[in-house]
Amino acid sequence: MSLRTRHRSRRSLSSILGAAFLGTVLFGAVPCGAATPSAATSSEAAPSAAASSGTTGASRLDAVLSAGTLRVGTTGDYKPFTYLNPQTQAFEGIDIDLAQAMGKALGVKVEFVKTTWGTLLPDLLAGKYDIAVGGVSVTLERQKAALFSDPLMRDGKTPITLCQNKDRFQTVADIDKAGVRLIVNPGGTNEKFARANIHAAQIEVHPDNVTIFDQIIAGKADLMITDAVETRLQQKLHPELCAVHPDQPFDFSEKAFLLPRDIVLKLWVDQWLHRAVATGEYQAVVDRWLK
Ligand SMILES: O=C(O)C(=O)Cc1ccccc1
Repeated sequence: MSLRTRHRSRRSLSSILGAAFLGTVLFGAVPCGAATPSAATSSEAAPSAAASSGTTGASRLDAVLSAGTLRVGTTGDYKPFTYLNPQTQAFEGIDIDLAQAMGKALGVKVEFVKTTWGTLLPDLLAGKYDIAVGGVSVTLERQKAALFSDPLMRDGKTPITLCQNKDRFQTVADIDKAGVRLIVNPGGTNEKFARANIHAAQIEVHPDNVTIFDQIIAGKADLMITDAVETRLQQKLHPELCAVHPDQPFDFSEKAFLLPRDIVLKLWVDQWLHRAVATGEYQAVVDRWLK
């Protein structure tokens, strides 16, 4: 099946993809019993997670608690999830606030460790951090070596281009023509999508996902194909740019936190997420960055 056909057949999914953050779609109604805000202490979370996994050995969760620090890997180049503010040198965004809230629930400090899309998984496997956050997509390559939390949102790839070119780049077939210049940030799912689907058009790699949109405005590239959530935000930040069809993306993917293969840590993170959804904490963070 061609991407074009798949795109058409996914129309019924578009209403879901429009606002597919966790809680609104993925979990639907979370059992009310989970909403006991004052019960989120580390002293009770760790043993219950260990018991339900059947694990008796040490977990990364124990290491985080005894170190008093949760080390969080993030790229800092992907609004609205993770952004390294050059003025303050502080990370900000949805996933940054969620990581801070996890640290608070565990009673530990949060230390952010900068990484890149290409080194996100190797740095996790090398033990440079305990969790990676910031709009991370669930992929088989990552699942082969690591674990993911429950999904945070659904999304998919869609073009963003100068508004005057919007009609030119509706389908992958429209884009994949000699002379078209597609720009991608390296090492993540955008480059992977481009290499798998674009053969006749030119693929230009731009190392910085923050300044990549200025390249399109400056006429150095014709378009980017990226996550619909990013196109929705970037068209607001750059009025010259238009997301092509963010409600009907070319493919389907999920965002989640990336974790080492440590089931106790994963269970704690998932239970914390369910609680954050049930209490409204999760939605409050999303609204802070997207409203
Ligand atoms: O590799 C991933 O998980 C990504 O989602 C990469 C990415 C980075 C920046 C914008 C869109 C996707």
